[in-house]
Amino acid sequence: MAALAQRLASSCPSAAPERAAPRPAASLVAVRRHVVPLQQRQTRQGNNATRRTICQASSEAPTVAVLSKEGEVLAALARIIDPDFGMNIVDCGFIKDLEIDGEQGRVSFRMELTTPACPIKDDFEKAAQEYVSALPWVKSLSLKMDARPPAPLLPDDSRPSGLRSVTHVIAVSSCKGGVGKSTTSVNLAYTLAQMGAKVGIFDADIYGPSLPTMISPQIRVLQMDPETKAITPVEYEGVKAVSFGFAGQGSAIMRGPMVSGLIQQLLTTSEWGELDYLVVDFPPGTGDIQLTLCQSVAFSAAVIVTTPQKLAFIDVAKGIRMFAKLMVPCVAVVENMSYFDADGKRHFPFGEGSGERIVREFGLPNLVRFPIVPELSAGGDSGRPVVVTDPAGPTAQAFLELGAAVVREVSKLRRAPQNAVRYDKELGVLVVRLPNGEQDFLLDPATVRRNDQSASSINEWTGERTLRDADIPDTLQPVGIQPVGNYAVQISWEDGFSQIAAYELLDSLPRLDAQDALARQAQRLAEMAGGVGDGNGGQEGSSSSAQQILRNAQQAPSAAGPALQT
Ligand SMILES: Nc1ncnc2c1ncn2[C@@H]1O[C@H](COP(=O)(O)OP(=O)(O)OP(=O)(O)O)[C@@H](O)[C@H]1O
Repeated sequence: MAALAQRLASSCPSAAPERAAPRPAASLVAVRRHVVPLQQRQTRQGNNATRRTICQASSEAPTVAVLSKEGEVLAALARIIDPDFGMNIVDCGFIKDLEIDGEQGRVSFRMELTTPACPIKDDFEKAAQEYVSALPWVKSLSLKMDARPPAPLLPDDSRPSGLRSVTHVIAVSSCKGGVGKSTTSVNLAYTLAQMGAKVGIFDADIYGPSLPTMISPQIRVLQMDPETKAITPVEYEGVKAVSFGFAGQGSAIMRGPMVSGLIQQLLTTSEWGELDYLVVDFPPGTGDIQLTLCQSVAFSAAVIVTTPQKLAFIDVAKGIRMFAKLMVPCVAVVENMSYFDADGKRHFPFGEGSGERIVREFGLPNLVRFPIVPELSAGGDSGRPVVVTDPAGPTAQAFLELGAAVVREVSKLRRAPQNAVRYDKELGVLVVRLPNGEQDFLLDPATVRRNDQSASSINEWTGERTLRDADIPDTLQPVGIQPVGNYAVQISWEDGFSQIAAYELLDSLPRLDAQDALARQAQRLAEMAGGVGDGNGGQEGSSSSAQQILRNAQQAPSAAGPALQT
């Protein structure tokens, strides 16, 4: 596990708190109240042999904190940093029920993560054991690792009854058939279960359900309660599963609306019980069935499966746009059947670069490549997923990477900024605050639109830009802005175009400085008044938020980014 943690260097998905977590009874804030000047500390130390000191870093005279035993334990635990959030685990609110018997040297507490599937929970546990046990007065430590899923985003009564105790629903989708979406869904579900989560899998393919051939539950028929009409999922290796293929009728010959209704019924009336993750294997495509699915259930995130060919790229882009419109963030792209190793060499039979292009264009946070491996196929055909039959093998390791990415991103999404980008109408600028940025900066809307990276603006095959600057009026305004996960925003423009703008792209565009913004505002005011600008930049007319930005910008004007298209 430690090796895994090292491999996933920046990953503690599950450990992410859903918001600035409430602090434990005595957190570091309380501890810091004990900071006292060195002189006083020496007196206190003399008076109280059980107290210990730590130095507090400061640019002025050094100060010293005198800690109670509780403070010492918390300070020791605060050395453990959640790598994703750059916050220590005490401030994350993971430490609960801390009890200390100072005389006996006994310490006990729970470490409560937000998902049992945290891929580095063992490392957290080990580090906590080590740091707390290293305190000289500690003779015994009782540490319980625990997980409590965050409260659902939607209230209970707005969620289908069968899904009320499901914390996260994850879509696995592809726009093309046969790219390995079902193989990915099933192995991802079992990987999450192996990581310690309670998992279910829903096969939403009514026309060609594949789950019945991919897993081997003892009871192969779904049971329905005659009174409540609730469906009991089948179960295999601890994972609950529902598929039309377990309804005893094989695949269906039905028209679209019937199919949508049936999928919705199967998904929402199944008694899933308490689950950390429900993996939904979407039917291929971006039609009505997929839309109905997204509208009937609040999906936390989507994983897109593709193959390396360029055509697959075009289809996948369609899928990402569909999910973005439905406000479901795509958190990972799987480039399946990417390569195989033979004769000491790596071969890429379908070419390279499709997955990378998806990541680049949409700013998706994770690209996972799966090789062509006969065991994956054989596992699917035999009803025993390869991650179950060979959990330590290389394929299972690759799935672990995907599982960790999903857990991490889903946890992070709970903290995604809601107003990272907004439009200041008076100034006619986009005001941007990147997730890790400290200060707002300003962008020209037309510049953002002109730098669209999608297939509508760049030739799929040659990579040449087809959108000309002159196509976009300087005065183009956005009419709606929505965050897409924690990596992009979707901007709806007044010309009807919907752009997914990755934060990475926004970060790279040339920024407007205070003078630019004032000049623009003066221009706008002049246009509105039908006259000439007043020459003072029209600052008086700005909204208070805009003025604040201008003040910030004047105090610390941002450096312009690299000259892209302006
Ligand atoms: N990485 C891989 N290596 C070898 N075989 C694979 C790999 N991924 C998938 N396959 C095989 O390719 C075939 C298609 O995979 P799968 O059924 O998962 O695709 P799909 O996208 O779900 O298809 P459909 O849309 O028709 O349901 C299966 O026989 C599967 O075992």
